[in-house]
Amino acid sequence: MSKALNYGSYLRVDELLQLQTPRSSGPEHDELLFIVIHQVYELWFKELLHEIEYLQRLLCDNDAGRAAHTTRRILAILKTVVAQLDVLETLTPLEFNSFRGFLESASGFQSTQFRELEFILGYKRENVMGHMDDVEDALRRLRRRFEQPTLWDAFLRYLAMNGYAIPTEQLERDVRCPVQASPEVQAQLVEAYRHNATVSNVCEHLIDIDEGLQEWRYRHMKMVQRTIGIKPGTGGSPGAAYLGSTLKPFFPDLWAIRAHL
Ligand code: HEM
Ligand SMILES: N[C@@H](CC(=O)c1ccccc1NC=O)C(=O)O
Repeated sequence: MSKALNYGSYLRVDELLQLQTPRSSGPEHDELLFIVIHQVYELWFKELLHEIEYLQRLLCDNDAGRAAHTTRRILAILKTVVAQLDVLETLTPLEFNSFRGFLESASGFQSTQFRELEFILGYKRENVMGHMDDVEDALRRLRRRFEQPTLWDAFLRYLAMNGYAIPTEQLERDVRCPVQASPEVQAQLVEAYRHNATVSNVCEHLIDIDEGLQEWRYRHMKMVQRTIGIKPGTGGSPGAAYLGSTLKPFFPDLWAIRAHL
């Protein structure tokens, strides 16, 4: 007879705790922290993708109420993933150096789920798939995400459903292209901010999400500056200088209209 379900069997804790495999000799004390925090990030990335997909469906269903609730959860997770960088910042440069050599060319460049997050939010770049020497399944998942509509596409559909004159070329855009600023969309957003509290509230939620991801990028960059200074990255980038170049909005129209309100 099968055993009764318990905490360990429901959460498969034994398997989970076998997944931290330091590579340094010894192993170095601080490598476990480095592994644990990355694995925690990948679990949060999985949950963020799950909630953003749901938010896409809610916008396409014109369900602003549930969209607000789901956004609150997404924002709480983003605050958590930003805050947990404080834990990593307890890793001093010398402690990181004690095992950095064992990382070889492994890098966050190869985080499939982070690229999925960029894609679902509209920052699509086909070249990032070149960094992936992941297992076939991850690449298949990433290519599928590249071909799918983004959260911004769902938001444009939501605006159109609420009577805003979103240009057809925007509603029928090639979703494999990165989200671009649109003066026509901006004009409709200004109208929404001035006359429709429900729609402008959805806009504010999207800009909160955009800001939360940019906040993570900024904190990650500062942590990198603290930990490796101006050293180049294991993934082949110039390091912190490259990370500074990624501090860009996902939804440019929502930021541009501030000048017109
Ligand atoms: C000591 C800690 C860390 C250092 C020194 C560090 C350093 C770097 C560097 C230098 C890059 C640029 C690519 C490269 O040349 O490797 C990078 C990219 C990246 N890192 Fe980290 N990182 C650290 C921790 C983390 C953590 C905890 C995460 C969480 C998942 C993370 C996720 C990423 C991602 C997603 C990228 C790609 C960013 C982009 O292309 O916009 N990193 N990291
Ligand atoms: N790119 C980092 C190495 C690093 O942090 C890392 C290595 C393996 C897996 C994830 C990592 N996090 C971010 O790049 C570095 O240049 O030190």
